[in-house]
Amino acid sequence: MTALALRSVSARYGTRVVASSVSLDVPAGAWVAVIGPNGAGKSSLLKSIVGVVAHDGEILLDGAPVSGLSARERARAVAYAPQTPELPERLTVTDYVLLGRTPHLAPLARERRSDLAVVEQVLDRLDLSGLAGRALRTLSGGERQRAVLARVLAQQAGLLLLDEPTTGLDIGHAQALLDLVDRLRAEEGATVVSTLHDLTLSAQYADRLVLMDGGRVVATGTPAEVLTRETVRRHYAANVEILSTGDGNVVVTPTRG
Ligand SMILES: Nc1ncnc2c1ncn2[C@@H]1O[C@H](COP(=O)(O)OP(=O)(O)OP(=O)(O)O)[C@@H](O)[C@H]1O
Repeated sequence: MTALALRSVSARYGTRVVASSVSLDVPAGAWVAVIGPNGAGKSSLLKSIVGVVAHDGEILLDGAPVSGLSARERARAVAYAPQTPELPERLTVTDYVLLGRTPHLAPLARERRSDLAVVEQVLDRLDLSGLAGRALRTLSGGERQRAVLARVLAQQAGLLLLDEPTTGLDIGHAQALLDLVDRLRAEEGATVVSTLHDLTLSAQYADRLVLMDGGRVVATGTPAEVLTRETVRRHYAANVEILSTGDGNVVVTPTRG
């Protein structure tokens, strides 16, 4: 379980600030979805939390500043799935997913049986067992996406940062993946921060939404609070209807103007 807090965090490339003064509390075990139009700064914010983009302000994990953690400690606490990962194309799926175990191994040590068992379990849960021996370069787009998620889940970190995890997945695999993340959250207490372009899926899986536009947080709250017709029109320039399913979930559907 890892709680995340951001205190006036700005993400920047050199001097160009692309996410500005974001303050956010994500309690341990919660799922927060960061939504917003293209270029809003969602990915950059996630990258600043994992440490691959420079930031100002304070990022706290369980109340402790990340700046005080070693790279290895940070990798045990935070797992990150980028939107467009560069994959070591020659590696097999198993060897790639085993990389997720690196933060748990002693320096230069080989993986243990328990590490292989974690990998096998994750591959099974992500419907990848049949592809375990295949080189990454031979996989389809959706299979690669699932392999990336498998590596992240094998890391068994308390905080999962997932940047558009369902990109390229068919509706069934998207649902299976989000269900799996949700199960990990319930069973192992993982905390999840994801970006998601699909507003209906974000409403179904996240407890809270954070809407960014132009590098700033412009709305936060429950899906029903954030996803109004006016808000979606204002920030996405989109015409939508907001519907509700029988069990009270918000559905955002585009309409033709
Ligand atoms: N490596 C980089 N160097 C400079 N600017 C960058 C870099 N990566 C992203 N940006 C800029 O930062 C801004 C925010 O980009 P970011 O990828 O964080 O947005 P996003 O909300 O995730 O968008 P999308 O929904 O399109 O993925 C954009 O203006 C983008 O052009």
